[in-house]
Amino acid sequence: AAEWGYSPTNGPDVWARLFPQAGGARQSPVDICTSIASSDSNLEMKKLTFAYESQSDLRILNTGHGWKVEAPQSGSRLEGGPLGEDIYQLEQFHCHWGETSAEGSEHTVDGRAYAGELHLVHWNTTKYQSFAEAAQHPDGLAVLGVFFDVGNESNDEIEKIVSTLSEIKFKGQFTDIPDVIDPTTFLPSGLGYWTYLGSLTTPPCNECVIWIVYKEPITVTEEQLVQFRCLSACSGEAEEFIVKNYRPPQPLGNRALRECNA
Ligand SMILES: NS(=O)(=O)c1cc(F)cc(F)c1
Ligand SMILES: [Zn+2]
Repeated sequence: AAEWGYSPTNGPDVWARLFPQAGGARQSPVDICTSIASSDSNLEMKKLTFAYESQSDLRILNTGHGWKVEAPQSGSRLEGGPLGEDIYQLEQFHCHWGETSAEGSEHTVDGRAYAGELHLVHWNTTKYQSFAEAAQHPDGLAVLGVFFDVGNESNDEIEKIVSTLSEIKFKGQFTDIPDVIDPTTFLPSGLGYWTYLGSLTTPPCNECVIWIVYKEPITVTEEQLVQFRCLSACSGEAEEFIVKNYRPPQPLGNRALRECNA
């Protein structure tokens, strides 16, 4: 079967042919139109709280569509805010980027794209027994999105990822990150966010995600993004660099877009 990707022949515009959910009514990402975001008071009451462990020797792999750090953290908890009474547990994190830093994020804000976007993926352990099961339900996953801005300071936590990329140049390769990773350090200092009901942004595009997108970006350097773009989408000698792996915004339709200025 033809492998999905981000080129004209296998990219977002044709995903729905192979993955019907990609044509659904609660797809992600979306353009966050700040003027229609409603500040929902009960989001303020139920503060979004997160607790992560620091972990070393996390496995990072080249998925062919980017890098992914497997971080199943039974000790982690994400709860409150738009998540009702359920507790969500960290499963993995990865990111999306573009050919230049003028693009790369999946969500956009009033039409503006950032240079990239980090996704911290969690699943609902209150209701479901596994990540795979949770991904079949409308409240199964919670993904924290963090925008990347390009600046002069390199991001030390991202540098721990970048330093392993030469070992996973090709699709299917994986290695352990020797450094201790604390997912909390990926989050911006300002904890205001937008939230809405959406989907996985890559096939099969399951409509199972409660999205929480932080308003404040974190800073990475151009050099760090250049390193992301050196990953190869192929497993063999042929070099097809993963220079872009973001889906463009999808229609919000009649979904509510709420904001919380934590
Ligand atoms: N990009 S995303 O965060 O929506 C995502 C998360 C996931 F766990 C699996 C996917 F296929 C896609
Ligand atoms: Zn993602």
